[in-house]
Amino acid sequence: MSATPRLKIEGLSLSRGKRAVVRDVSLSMMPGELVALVGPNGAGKTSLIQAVCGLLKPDAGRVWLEGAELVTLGPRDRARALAYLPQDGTVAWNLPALEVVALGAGFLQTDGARPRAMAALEEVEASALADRGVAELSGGERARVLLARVLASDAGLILADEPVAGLDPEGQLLVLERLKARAGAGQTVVASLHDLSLAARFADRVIVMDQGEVRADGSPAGALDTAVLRDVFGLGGRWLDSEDGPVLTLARL
Ligand SMILES: Nc1ncnc2c1ncn2[C@@H]1O[C@H](COP(=O)(O)OP(=O)(O)OP(=O)(O)O)[C@@H](O)[C@H]1O
Repeated sequence: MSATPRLKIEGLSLSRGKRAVVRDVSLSMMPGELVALVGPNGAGKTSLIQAVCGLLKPDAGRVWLEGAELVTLGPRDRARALAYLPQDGTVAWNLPALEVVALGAGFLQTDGARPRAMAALEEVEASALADRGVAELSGGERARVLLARVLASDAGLILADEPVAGLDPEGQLLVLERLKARAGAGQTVVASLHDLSLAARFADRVIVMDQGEVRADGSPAGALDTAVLRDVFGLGGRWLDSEDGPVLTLARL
């Protein structure tokens, strides 16, 4: 008997205004996968992620979380099933970072929310920020705090929209290492990324979107092949062997 996918999407299409921005996307993701969702600006990555969260209503298609259809789940069940890191890092209130992170755990266990939040801040090496107001943090510091908020939840599915945007190089590697570790521990992580070399290095699986469609889906080297790099991104690419595994180098065509 095959395992239940953590996330299943069937025939999802979505319009924004009059524009079709996601077109007939079908995907299935299993526990333990770190999936990089890549594609040029405007490819539809955020729209797809938001449809999976139930924040955008599709024109057609169905979504299941752990075998339960999304439309049958109320907000609490959705929050238990998935943790969402939005691309836009604004926080409405200037709460201390620890309290913002604790909101991510609060749905599950009010008593344990603060220790869990502290552990999540430590996970992204941001415990020194715990008492600082989030409005007074730098963009990169706030990005770490908001990621910690997602890590404080034990939802089976983490949807992270550009989790490394605005982070310094060490921070980018740290965050991807942590997300990979979460996948290794059984969560399913979907992260939209613009850095194809990082996607190639960390992801178990790469999904390439272009103009609302899935153009490739497979291992990093399989999905980011010469034709996809050229046709979707306008890039030339070479895969080189290194001690850390295959490395992708890129150049404009
Ligand atoms: N609020 C909106 N109203 C109308 N159209 C929108 C809106 N937000 C995005 N779009 C359009 O939807 C399409 C897909 O955008 P989306 O944000 O999903 O792409 P993306 O792949 O996440 O892009 P990026 O890498 O730039 O974040 C684009 O053509 C965009 O112009």
